[in-house]
Amino acid sequence: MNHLQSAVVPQLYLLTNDDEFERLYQKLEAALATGLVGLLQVRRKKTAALPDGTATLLAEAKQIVELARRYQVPVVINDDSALAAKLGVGVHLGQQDGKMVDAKRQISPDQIIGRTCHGQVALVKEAKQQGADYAAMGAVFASTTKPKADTISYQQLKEGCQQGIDICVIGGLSAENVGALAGLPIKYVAVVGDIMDLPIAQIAPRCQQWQQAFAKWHAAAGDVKV
Ligand SMILES: Cc1ncc(COP(=O)(O)OP(=O)(O)O)c(N)n1
Ligand SMILES: Cc1nc(C(=O)O)sc1CCOP(=O)(O)O
Ligand SMILES: [Mg+2]
Repeated sequence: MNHLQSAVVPQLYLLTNDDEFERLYQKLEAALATGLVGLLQVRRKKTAALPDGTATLLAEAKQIVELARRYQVPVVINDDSALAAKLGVGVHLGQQDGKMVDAKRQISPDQIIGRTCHGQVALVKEAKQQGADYAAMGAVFASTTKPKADTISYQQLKEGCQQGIDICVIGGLSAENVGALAGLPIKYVAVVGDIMDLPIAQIAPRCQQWQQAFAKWHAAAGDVKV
């Protein structure tokens, strides 16, 4: 592109953590009620791994989808296209989570499909070609939620942002460190720990702090050539 970006301000993309469900629900309600969450992902790795994981995850996800609908926030299910199709919502697929073509067949065309691309621009290009709505790049910083995730470089991210597909960043992001990406044309900033690992009373104020961090994006946009 090689021109100055000015219009793109990211949306907050909140992912669930593995909290006990009742507590998680209260945290999600606190976050969604702020009106500052643009997209919500159901990522319940511990629930999914239970012996009755499929049924429990379905019951949890149903409640989360209903809650999010009340706040008109779109939902994405991690890993599981069949569950997403059953609930009429979107899906996020890692490289090991099945083919995009199969997900595209299952998921309603008005729902979001995201694809993990790590730091690999070739995977970003592939995600675009296969019809993903966004390509997720990360980990941007070391993540306590996913300590084994490799970190990517700023250059990889910058190149990813030039591929003509919405970019989502993920991994180790906080309302304080996200400023390092300010000005890049990023569609979604995905967050787990920096919000979800806080006590319930701190969730809404933390969402506000994220909003303040995003408000600086415009000012920084003139500094970044992509
Ligand atoms: C928005 C977003 N980006 C990346 C991931 C990671 O997906 P994946 O690589 O499949 O790893 P798990 O989340 O399944 O552990 C994601 N879930 N969401
Ligand atoms: C689920 C996930 N995927 C990652 C990747 O790099 O693909 S990093 C990550 C965890 C994100 O949690 P936190 O915001 O707490 O770091
Ligand atoms: Mg996955």
